[in-house]
This record gives sequence, structure tokens and C-alpha cells, in this order.
Amino acid sequence: MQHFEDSVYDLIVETSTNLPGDVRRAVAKGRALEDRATRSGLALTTIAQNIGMAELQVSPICQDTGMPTFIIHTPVGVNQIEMKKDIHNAIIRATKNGKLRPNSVDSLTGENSGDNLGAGTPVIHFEQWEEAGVDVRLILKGGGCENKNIQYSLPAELEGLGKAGRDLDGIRKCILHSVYQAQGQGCSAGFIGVGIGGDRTTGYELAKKQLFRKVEDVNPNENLAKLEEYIMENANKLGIGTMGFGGEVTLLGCKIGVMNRLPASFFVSVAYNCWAFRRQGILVDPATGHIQEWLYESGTGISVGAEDSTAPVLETVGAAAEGADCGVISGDAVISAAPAVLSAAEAEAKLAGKPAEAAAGEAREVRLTTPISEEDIRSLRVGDVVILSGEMHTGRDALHKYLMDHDAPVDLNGAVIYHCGPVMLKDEEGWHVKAAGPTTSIREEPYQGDIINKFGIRAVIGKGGMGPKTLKALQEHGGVYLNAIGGAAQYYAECIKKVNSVDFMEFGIPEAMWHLQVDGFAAIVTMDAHGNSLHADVEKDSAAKLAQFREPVFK
Ligand SMILES: O=C(O)C[C@H](O)C(=O)O
Ligand code: SF4
Repeated sequence: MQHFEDSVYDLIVETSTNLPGDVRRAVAKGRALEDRATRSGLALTTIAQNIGMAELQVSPICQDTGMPTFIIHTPVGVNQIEMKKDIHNAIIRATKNGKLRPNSVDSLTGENSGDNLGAGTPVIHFEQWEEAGVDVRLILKGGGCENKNIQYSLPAELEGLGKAGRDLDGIRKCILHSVYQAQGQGCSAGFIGVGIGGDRTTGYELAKKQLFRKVEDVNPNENLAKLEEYIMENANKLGIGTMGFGGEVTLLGCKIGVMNRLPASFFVSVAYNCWAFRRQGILVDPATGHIQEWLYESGTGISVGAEDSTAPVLETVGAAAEGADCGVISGDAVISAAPAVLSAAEAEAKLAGKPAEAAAGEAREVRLTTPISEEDIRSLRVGDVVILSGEMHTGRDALHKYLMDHDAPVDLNGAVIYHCGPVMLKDEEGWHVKAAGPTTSIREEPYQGDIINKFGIRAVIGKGGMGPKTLKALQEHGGVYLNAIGGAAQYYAECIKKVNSVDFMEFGIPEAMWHLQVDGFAAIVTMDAHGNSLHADVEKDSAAKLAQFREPVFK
């Protein structure tokens, strides 16, 4: 097994940077169903571009490279202790090379180990089998979608759906509810793995294992095949759409497994995975450790439906006229990203998801430079596309908690806070951004309103939206929430022209406060200073749609 460490390293890099063929086809199918001219359609186009950029640059598709989770089958006699050491070394190397973000944090002290090793990290499940080869599968599932996993204990009373009993129809209701409760926060359109039965632990394990199935397979259990088909047909009727922007496509895959349970327990466990569904596998020669076979089709050469990606992506809407500022790479066979020139009115109409005539004068594309004035911010409305230049500051969980009772290290008056934990690498010239998409904003809901008021922040960028407390602060102080496209980490990294400086490195790379010089950073206003929230509207609308699935379907 001399070459095992190198093989695992290759597996990690491929998983983190090149979305597999079956996942790409699912994204392409989603794009075909979504009107390209809507906000969700544009978000999917940005996602498609990001997939191509990550592959081309061999950089993480999303900045959150998640909890590395390996499922390994070995023939009897293979030394698992040595394999574990090799996996750890490969993880250290991949982290050092910016293919994985340092993601292992001490739960009590908050200290980041820096190399992705630590208690419980990575996750490695070994099992023996009677085959000759070593089968190594890896999933990199990010924290935002992990937070949207949910476990139901039947019987239950489900919001909008009524009673869910211990039968196939009760399970059906749980699964629909799981998609609803995720809204856009797990970077929809997503994939779900469902585990029926087991105990609380094995139920979740079974759910996660379903994510290793191929997107296009058919469940050998006839009842579950029918249920998967039903869910795929109906979950999209919830209207949540990409990023929770509202739209036709909310779910890209559903895989359901079953195991026995205790008489007293009936769990339905759902593992929610974002569109950045990163999993791969290798078959390894137990003598040499060389890769014999890749277990999932490579994404290389598989279109994400971007052959027509002359459709506008966020920043090209305005940039086309002035010369694209960032994000667009051309020359990729799969993602040919030549931006189309849209007239301003057309662009506005498309982003507002309305006919051009109706949208003219409503949703706009607005270029702003930091620091931003109250007047400029109050002129923005939900649906406007803001294209930012100047300095922005990253801040997420550790920083928000800190700022509640400390001063900020820089003046935040008129500032933009970016909920982002980037992948960063340092060389002799300084720090470089390797991946920098938004993180789920709702985690900062307990702090955000107070911090906006305390420091005079004018814009908060993140994804998935925020709650009523933040909305109130935006209204009172004069601020907006800007929704960036979750997972589009290469796309946004392109907009970052310089790392000006950094504070709080003691929080670890993802949690530090990075001061970033950006140009052409585009995001959509989804909460404005007038009390409007697209997120609240989509949630209300999807709750009403969920209720249409109340009546039994599976007897
Ligand atoms: O930790 C992160 O960067 C993001 C996380 O995956 C999220 O979806 O919020
Ligand atoms: S930011 Fe979005 S795409 Fe990235 S890991 Fe989190 S949920 Fe997935």
C-alpha cells in the first residue's frame, strides 16, 4: 500500500474540485426546468459557471469543504491502522495546498487545529468485505447543509401536513417537510438521503449512506422507488427554488433507504446536501495502493447545461457594458462563459423575474462603493442587483459574538460585512483567497441587529436570509441584506482583488476578520430598508404550498 497516501490525496482533490458527472447532469436537468430569466435561473447559471471554474483551477467548488467522511471496505488482512495514518497525511497535505479549508474546531475552546485533524475529524468508517480490492468513498458535505439535516420521530404532527403516522404516507410527509424546512439555507437546489428506521444514530448514518448512491439509480425496493419518484415530482411544487429565491427547482435528487427499528421507535432521518454535492470513490490495489478505478463518473466533459451560458450571470449584467470585472473565465470546453450583453432594462426585468415592461424602473442594477451612505442604501429595493467595489470585511460566528461586547478593530461605519469563511493560502507575497462564497446568515440572527446599530453597518452579505430582528434593524438604521449565491466560491474569489489585512487570526482562518478589496462583487437585495424580505415571502408561500400535500397518497 505504498502509494495509498497519494491515491487518497488525489481522491480528496478530485472530490473537492470536480463535481461528478451524475451530479452535473442533475444540475443541468434543474437548469432546463427553471426559467433562465428569473433570479433562480440566474443563480443556477452562476452555479454552473462556478462548477467550471473550480474544475479549471483545481480549486474548491465551495469554500466549505465540510467534514471529510470516508467509507472504506477492505479485504481481510489489510492494515487499517496504516491506512488511517495515510489518510491523515493526505488530509494534512490537501489542507496545506488549499484543497480543503481547515475545518476542525475544538468545540470548547473554539481553536481551529489548522490541518483538519482533531477529535472526530476526519470521519473514517472501515468495514471488511470479501472482494479483492479496497473501496474508498469520500463525501465532503458542508456545515450549512448539515445544519438542515432533520430527524422525525413518528407519529408526529407536522406543520401544514397534519398527522404523520408510522407508515409510508407518514414517511412521505416527513420528507416533504424536510425539504420545506431547509428553505434556501442549505444552498438549494439540494439532494436528500433518507434513512427509515434504525435508532437515532444509525438512522442518520443510513440517510448519509444514501448520498453515496448514484443520482440516476433506481431503488431496488419497489415501494421506496415509488416514494422517491413521488418526492422528485412533488417537492419542486413547494416553489422554494435555488437559494430560496422562489422557483421551479428545489430538489435535484432523493434517495431512500430502510432498516429495522425497535418496536418503540420510528425515525425518519434526512441528510440534506446542497447542490455542491461532492462525493467520489476509488478502487485501490491492496498490494500497491494505486488507484485501479474511479467509482463515480468524472465531471470532466459533462455539461451542466451551460452550453448556452451566454445567459447573464449576476455580475455580467452590468459588467458587459463596461468590461467584465471579475468571475468570468472563458475557454473552458464545458462552461463557455462569454457574457451576453443585456440592455439595462432587459437585465432588470430578468433579475426581477418579470416582463421587461413591468420591471422597468423597479428592480435595478446599482453600483456602490464602500463606505455606503444611508441615502444610497435606502434607495435600494428587494430584487435590485448591487455590484460592490471597495473594502468589505468578513465576519461570522466568532466575530459576531465578540463584537457584541468589544470594539471593532476597524471603522465599520457605512461598512459591508460579508458572512464568509474563506479558504486562504499564504506565500511570500502575502495572503491569497482560494475560495470565498457566502455562509448561512441565519446563525448570526441573535447578534446581527445589535451589531448593525452599534457599528453603523450598511450592508450584510450572506446567503439564506435573516429573520425579523435583523429586518427591523435594517429598517431602523438603514441597511440591506444582500444574498450572494451560496457555494459559488470560485466565482466570488475572482471578485476579490486584494487581501488588505486580517484581524483575529486566533479565531482560525474561516472565522478571522478578513479585510478584502473587491471589485464587481454582485449580490441581490433580498431584505431592504423598507421592511421587505424575499425570504419571509418565499417561506410563507411555500408553507401554503406544503399544505396541499396533507391528504394521504400512499395507503
Ligand atoms: O462554513 C461555511 O463556509 C458555509 C457553510 O457550508 C454554510 O452553508 O453555511
Ligand atoms: S455554502 Fe452552500 S454549497 Fe457550500 S457547503 Fe455550505 S451549503 Fe453547501
